[in-house]
Amino acid sequence: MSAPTTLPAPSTQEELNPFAIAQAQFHAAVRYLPDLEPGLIEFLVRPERLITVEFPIETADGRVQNFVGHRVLHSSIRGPGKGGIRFHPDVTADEVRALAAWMTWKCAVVDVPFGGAKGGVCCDPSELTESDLRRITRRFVSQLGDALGPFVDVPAPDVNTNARTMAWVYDTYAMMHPGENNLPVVTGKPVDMGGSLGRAEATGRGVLFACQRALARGVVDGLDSLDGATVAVQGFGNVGATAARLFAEAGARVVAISDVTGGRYNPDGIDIDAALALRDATGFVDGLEDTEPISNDDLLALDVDVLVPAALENQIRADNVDSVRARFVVEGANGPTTPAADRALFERGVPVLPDILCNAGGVTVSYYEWVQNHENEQWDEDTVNAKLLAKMDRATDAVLDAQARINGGLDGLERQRAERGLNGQPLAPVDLRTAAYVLAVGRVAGVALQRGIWP
Ligand SMILES: NC(=O)C1=CN([C@@H]2O[C@H](COP(=O)(O)OP(=O)(O)OC[C@H]3O[C@@H](n4cnc5c(N)ncnc54)[C@H](O)[C@@H]3O)[C@@H](O)[C@H]2O)C=CC1
Ligand SMILES: O=C(O)CCC(=O)C(=O)O
Repeated sequence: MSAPTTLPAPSTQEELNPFAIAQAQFHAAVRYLPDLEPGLIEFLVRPERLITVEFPIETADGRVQNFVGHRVLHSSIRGPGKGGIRFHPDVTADEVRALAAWMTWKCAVVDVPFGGAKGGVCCDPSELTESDLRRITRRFVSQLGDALGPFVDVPAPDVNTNARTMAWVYDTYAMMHPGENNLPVVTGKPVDMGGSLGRAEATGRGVLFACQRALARGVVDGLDSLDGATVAVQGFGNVGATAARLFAEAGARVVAISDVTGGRYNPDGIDIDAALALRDATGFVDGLEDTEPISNDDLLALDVDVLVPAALENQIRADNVDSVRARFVVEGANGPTTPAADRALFERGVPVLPDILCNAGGVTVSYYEWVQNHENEQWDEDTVNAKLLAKMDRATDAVLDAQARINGGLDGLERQRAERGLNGQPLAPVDLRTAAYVLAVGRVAGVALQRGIWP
């Protein structure tokens, strides 16, 4: 084949592939870690393992349908892989690669002894029955075989999966490993079969704790607490609905909520208990009394103190970031803000509390569940929540301190880079995401070196 005579026109489209974004975020951070060797950097950014399985299921409508699922172990350097399983029609191998990498950095930011993993099955739960979902779960887990295990890779809930799904994961794995304590193979289980008290709310609660700590530390000028703050929450599932309820209980005025069908708005504040009751009865917030409809796009553009994206990736992008008027973006979802949007918000002085810190409450309490399962114990909910608060405070402090340290020490870093002949683009002040990555990548690389994984 002959070489093209003209180069293709550069694309003006923003890169929205989640794994490309995860890699870009990582590479932005390693520029501030001048001691890392190029080979180690390459090893850290790539996943250790990707398993793709394909299986047929006889669905309740009598058809036989094929489903594809992926499980990625991004890193086992700091411990067993850890991360949720998602059921969604947009699941791809690259999305799961990204989600698994984010788990590695998240576990390092909150300092729980896990690596990063994630799983996803490409399916549309809105078109499947409960028994279809049970069969999909069981086939997926049995095909993954010993790629899962209490000391290997430990799943948990994510989008469109929940405690019931995790019970099926447990049961399938336990059938393959009779006579063992299999409880720690999966977290987010129902409480009466080894689940931890507080896990169901842990991600939303962690979002609240991280947000409160960051506000108390002065991250947003003139806003030091949630008392009276206006809040908009995109996504009303496990993370978004819990966050909305807890933010309201903490004194905030939640003026907008949304789900996949669209949003609801009331400038005087939404009755979150009524929204939860409607969601539990119908599945959605559509038609909520005493509110008006609002689109998901308009919700993201509301003039609020705090915006909590808690649905999916790529919600705040180059093409809509200019419309975002919130003073603080607090990421409940994984990957809701693209790098271009991050840059624009940073330049405008709008801080983004990054996913790998902000939504780490879920995996933190998953770790507590795993410990309880190994010790055959059940901690009370106050104990779990108190430990979670301490963890989120420490992690938030560590990220804010890392940002201050990096931005205060740029001269030294520049000098080190110049001395090593690594001079490239000048180092610029970092946002909270890059600071969190610097902290996380430094911790994972440190363990890789101590273990002799990287010589
Ligand atoms: N469940 C967990 O413990 C954790 C979840 N996350 C992340 O939080 C996010 C939400 O997860 P969950 O709450 O568990 O899922 P979920 O399935 O419980 O809820 C998802 C919510 O988002 C809504 N949604 C879906 N597509 C939407 C769209 N295009 N626009 C607006 N809303 C939309 C759904 O209707 C639903 O209300 C995901 O990014 C997930 O990876 C992060 C950490 C832990
Ligand atoms: O609880 C866990 O183990 C993982 C939760 C998760 O998937 C996430 O934090 O994105």
